[in-house]
Amino acid sequence: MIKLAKKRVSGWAVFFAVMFMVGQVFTSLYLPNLTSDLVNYGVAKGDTNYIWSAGMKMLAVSVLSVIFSFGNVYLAAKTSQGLGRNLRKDIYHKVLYMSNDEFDQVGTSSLITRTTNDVVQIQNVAMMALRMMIMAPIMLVGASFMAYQKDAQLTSIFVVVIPIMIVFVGIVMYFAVPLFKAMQTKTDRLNLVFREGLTGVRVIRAFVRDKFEQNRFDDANLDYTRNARKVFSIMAVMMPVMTLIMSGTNVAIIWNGGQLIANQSMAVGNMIAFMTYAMQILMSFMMLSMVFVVVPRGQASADRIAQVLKLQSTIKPAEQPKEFSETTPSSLDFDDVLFRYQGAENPALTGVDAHVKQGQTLAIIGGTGSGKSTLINLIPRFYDVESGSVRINGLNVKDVDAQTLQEQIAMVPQKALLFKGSLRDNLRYGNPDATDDQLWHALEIAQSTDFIKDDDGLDTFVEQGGDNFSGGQKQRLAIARALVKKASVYVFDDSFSALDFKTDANLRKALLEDETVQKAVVVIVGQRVSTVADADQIIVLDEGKMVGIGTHPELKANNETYREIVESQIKQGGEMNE
Ligand SMILES: Nc1ncnc2c1ncn2[C@@H]1O[C@H](COP(=O)(O)OP(=O)(O)OP(=O)(O)O)[C@@H](O)[C@H]1O
Repeated sequence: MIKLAKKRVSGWAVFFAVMFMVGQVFTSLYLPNLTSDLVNYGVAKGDTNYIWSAGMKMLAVSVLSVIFSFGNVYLAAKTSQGLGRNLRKDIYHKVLYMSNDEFDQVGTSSLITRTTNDVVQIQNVAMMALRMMIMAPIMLVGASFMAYQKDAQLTSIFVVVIPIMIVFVGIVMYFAVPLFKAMQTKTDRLNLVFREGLTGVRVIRAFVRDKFEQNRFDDANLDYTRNARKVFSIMAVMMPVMTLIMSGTNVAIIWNGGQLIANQSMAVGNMIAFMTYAMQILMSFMMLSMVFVVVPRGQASADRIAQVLKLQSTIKPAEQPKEFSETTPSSLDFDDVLFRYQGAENPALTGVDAHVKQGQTLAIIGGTGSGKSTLINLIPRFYDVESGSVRINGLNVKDVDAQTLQEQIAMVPQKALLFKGSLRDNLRYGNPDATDDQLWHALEIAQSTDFIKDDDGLDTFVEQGGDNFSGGQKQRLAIARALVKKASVYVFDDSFSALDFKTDANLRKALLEDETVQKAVVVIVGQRVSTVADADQIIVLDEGKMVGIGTHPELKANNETYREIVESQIKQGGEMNE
């Protein structure tokens, strides 16, 4: 936890927070001493002048104590909130540059819990560290010393009280700490189930699985609640028991102190001060016990955050990154590519060898799970090849900086995702300087002007995830967004599947006639033969193997798998027509 905090907090703020706290403790320790003097020399002797001067002194010390306390709380809050902000920023930054392998390791729900709940735990510990953790030990030692100064004999009461407190705090910690630690994993599980329910609500309803999902959520919710109930019940015992111990201590002090006063071996003022010091000692113990309970939970959160921050990317950055030359014509090459997912026994892709030049289209076809998406994920280096290479404009993707590489690629993912905001902002996502004319041009190619013009044009509001558009409209807008970006390679991952045949054909025709696209390489993943038939080269994938490459007529004549795909689709079409 200290390691995590070290570089993310201001050393000066911590230093002054500690100084203010030390000041607050010293003034708190000095006040009872002043009270004792006021009683002994002012009240007992009826010296009004002394009462006035001691009273003024007490007021000044109290004001000082308040200033120190305010300074400490302000700096502790500033530091802990700043630490939280920096941690969230660093996790988010890490997430943005994570490879898909790393995502697979942690999971989205857990990443959300770590960025929110776990960071809050660390903030709490940081706040506590700058207040209680500093205050408690100094106060404990200081108050013990002052109490001893006031009356050495009475301090023997602590020989009985302190061991009782230690045993009690030990028992509370023994039961509470593991439960506190478990809270984080249980929060994770709760978030996971809730998130799945939220994103899959339509599927859940369609399959009438509401009851099943409700039960699954109830289980996770109950598990979390039980754990929280247990831990807070244990903590609830703490306050009354501590109050009991404190009251017992007070009674013991008054009982013994009263006798000492009667024997004239102790002044009344000293007993009042002694009682305050006794309370400070016991309060310090209480604060320490809180610290011991909260720190392990914070440590568990710190470990979970450190795990994310330390994730070693399987994608190693290029040691001496090369730059793309503006004069080199666009090209895309797969050189005998072999790829395997982390931990998988069999490769997901083998023997993929294809070379595409500027202005050409490469299509990829194959059954579901044949490796089409996997292959295109290698282009922006979401994963690294095991052997062979992927080259863009002649440069191996491993030899260029990740951002430079991604600037060369415009990708339309299988699942079109739009962001909340205006349509203009969405379209400018990959090219913030694009003019309205350029945006309309991209919308025209993507066959989207008909359903946009009716509305507010480029100011049309896009809801979260693009939920106010149909699946096909979303796909077309995602295509338009990709076209606004100037790239060397345009990748369409099954992006035409939600379009009807006519729109699909019109879109591809307009796409290939576009000047910018003609200067690039186009990669189209498709399930429909009609979508890929016009491509310059078609890769045929079967269970991860490249079983053929060529044009539509060549493959139809020579490739068994391709022929099967064509025939199955003609049959389906025939059946559909019947
Ligand atoms: N993140 C992953 N980890 C492990 N295996 C994966 C991962 N993603 C995909 N696979 C596996 O790799 C194979 C190819 O999947 P891929 O998504 O590339 O197929 P696809 O041809 O695009 O399928 P579809 O047309 O259904 O989208 C499948 O067997 C799949 O189970």
